[in-house]
Amino acid sequence: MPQRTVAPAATADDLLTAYRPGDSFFSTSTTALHGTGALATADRLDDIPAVLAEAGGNAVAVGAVPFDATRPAHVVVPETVQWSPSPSRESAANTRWDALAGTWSLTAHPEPEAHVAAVERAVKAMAEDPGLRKVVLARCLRAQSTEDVDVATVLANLLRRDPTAFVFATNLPERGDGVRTLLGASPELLVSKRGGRVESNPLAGSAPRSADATKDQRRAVGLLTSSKDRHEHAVVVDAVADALSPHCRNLTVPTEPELVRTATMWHLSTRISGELTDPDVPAHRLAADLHPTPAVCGSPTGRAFDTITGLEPFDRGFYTGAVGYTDAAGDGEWVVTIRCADVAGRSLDLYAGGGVMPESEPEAELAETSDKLRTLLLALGVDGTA
Ligand SMILES: C=C(O[C@H]1C=CC=C(C(=O)O)[C@@H]1O)C(=O)O
Repeated sequence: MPQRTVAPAATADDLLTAYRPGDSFFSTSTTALHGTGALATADRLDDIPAVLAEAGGNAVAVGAVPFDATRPAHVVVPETVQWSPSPSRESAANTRWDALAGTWSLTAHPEPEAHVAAVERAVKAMAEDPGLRKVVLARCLRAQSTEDVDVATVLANLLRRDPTAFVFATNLPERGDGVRTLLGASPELLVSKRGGRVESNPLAGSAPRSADATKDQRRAVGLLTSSKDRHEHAVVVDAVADALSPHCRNLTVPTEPELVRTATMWHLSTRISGELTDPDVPAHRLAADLHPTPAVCGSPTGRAFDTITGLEPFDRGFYTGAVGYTDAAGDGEWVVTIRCADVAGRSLDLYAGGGVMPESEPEAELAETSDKLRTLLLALGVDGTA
């Protein structure tokens, strides 16, 4: 059976009105898509061309890759796909929230003090082994509601608050507690591929936003001039450039980072673009070659990965993986799976991490994870720190 493309909707909000548990949703700054049903699934990115060929026409596959790329991915070819134009930037001024039913209880895993201790150990590991340059450490927050989580409302809140973010929801294999969804609002483009053009927008280096405009600007300038954050950022840019170079006949890598902002965070950002030597290389293949970048793992990748598994007391699952879509032409967009949650029934596992450098201060790293958790907490209606 071919994939059915429904006439475009007027707005991304209209797509969310039609969203039901188990559906797919992905919005970028130019477009949004909503997929329903599953014509086929794949657990390897390399199987995407085959499942798309079966679905015929210009079918689209949507899915997610876990942090540990040796584990199965989860990709769906939806039965129907509907597109809409991008959410308008003006709606950024609209901070109206739709309330979710129920009340929340939050449990930190690990406890904040244990995260500080893990950061201390990572700093020590880097001091003892200068070859280990960066380790990204994360923590998890379990949010338990008294009611089933309304995914569409969380997505609408995220989209309204951060219309330039990549807002996503994708179905995950169930674990016995009902339909399971990976959702979030990532600011970080892993790779976009359109014809012969490729783009990536690595982010690393963070500061929290402030409601006070003067303070907000001061924090932004502080971030741009922080040698620790610029160093942390450069490690990611170098790795992304190295991974894309073999695919490109030319690659533009700006020498200076710029600032980008989300509703809750400032980040250092570098927009990398290039022309592909082989315009037929599909978007998900480029994503697989880039993943995991030092924005989510560290440098060098293998040693950072081993340090993370030794220090983090939870399984990252799909957090810090990649989420996105590829179409039958091989074009598509894949983003870094951050500012996200793994949702089933009444519980959400929220995640946030940060790049630990030899010069990191453990308490500041804990505060950064709390600031990053606010993206999801605010969308749930929880206005506090964790
Ligand atoms: C790992 C996360 O963020 C990454 C992306 C942007 C900035 C980051 C940082 O400053 O540490 C992280 O590398 C996360 O949000 O959980």
